Amino acid sequence: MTLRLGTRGSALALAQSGLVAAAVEKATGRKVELVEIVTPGDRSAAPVAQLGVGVFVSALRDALLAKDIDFAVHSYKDLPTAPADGLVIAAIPAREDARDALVARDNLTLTELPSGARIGTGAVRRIAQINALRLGFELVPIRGNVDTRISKVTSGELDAVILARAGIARLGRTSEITESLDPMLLLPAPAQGALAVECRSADLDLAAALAALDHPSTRAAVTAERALLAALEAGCSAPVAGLAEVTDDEEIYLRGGVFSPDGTDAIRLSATGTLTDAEGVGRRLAADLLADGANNVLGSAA
Ligand SMILES: NCc1[nH]cc(CCC(=O)O)c1CC(=O)O
Repeated sequence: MTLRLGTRGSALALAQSGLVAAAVEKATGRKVELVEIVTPGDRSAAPVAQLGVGVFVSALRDALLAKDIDFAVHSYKDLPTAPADGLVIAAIPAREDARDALVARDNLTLTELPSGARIGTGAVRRIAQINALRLGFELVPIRGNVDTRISKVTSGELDAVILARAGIARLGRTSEITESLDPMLLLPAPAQGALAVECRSADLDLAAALAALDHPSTRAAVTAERALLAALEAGCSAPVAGLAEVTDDEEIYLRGGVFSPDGTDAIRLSATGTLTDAEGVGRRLAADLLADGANNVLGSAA
């Protein structure tokens, strides 16, 4: 029987779902049909911070629970940290490059942009870290799909925009990136670049089949980053960053940061641990950040 994959209609969502659909067809031998779901986040032009965590996700989850679709693909970083009743993340496929990317005019890199340059980004996490560089940039709030954002540079409205590299890559547009930003300068959002393949927990056979797409070291990295985020009780729009890397000797190296939006205050720390203790690594790093005053830094963001 054909599997119904629920997806948002944006170019990025369709690209991500298309990649997963092909992998599922290959792994299961079953046909996958895309079912487009319109979310309130697609209908509104308000800033994501105002729309709230999970605005792109809840419509897909409702469709899963209503059995209108069999599985869904989410950008993992858009998922709320609370688990969804009756649903399971059956697979976390191999992650794309997690870094943020700069798309600037005239092929410029971040440090080549002049003081006063107008850089578009809506995320407080990015705004805070760019402000902390004290390069005199003007951060301009933007939202919209990848194409809309990049077109603001092409049109000359902005000098540059900052986006997740993964989204640009999945759309086949990496040639437009002028710099992939070092996590030392701009630490990505927890789970950035990773996908979540979700189905009903009761669909044991489907969950087992989808597990063929799971990438264990990506799952460990994402688990550590999300445990960090959850323990800091922050949503996806909060200025919390986290990036876990799995080393050759199967150790997790997790970096985390919390920032005040104006960039005046920041705490950055790291933690390590074994692959099987991914959640513990995230929780320990959160405890260390909180002990250093993370709540005060984040509190001044409210
Ligand atoms: N918050 C929106 C969002 N959710 C996932 C991605 C990109 C792809 C990814 O991180 O997997 C983006 C766009 C962006 O941050 O530039």
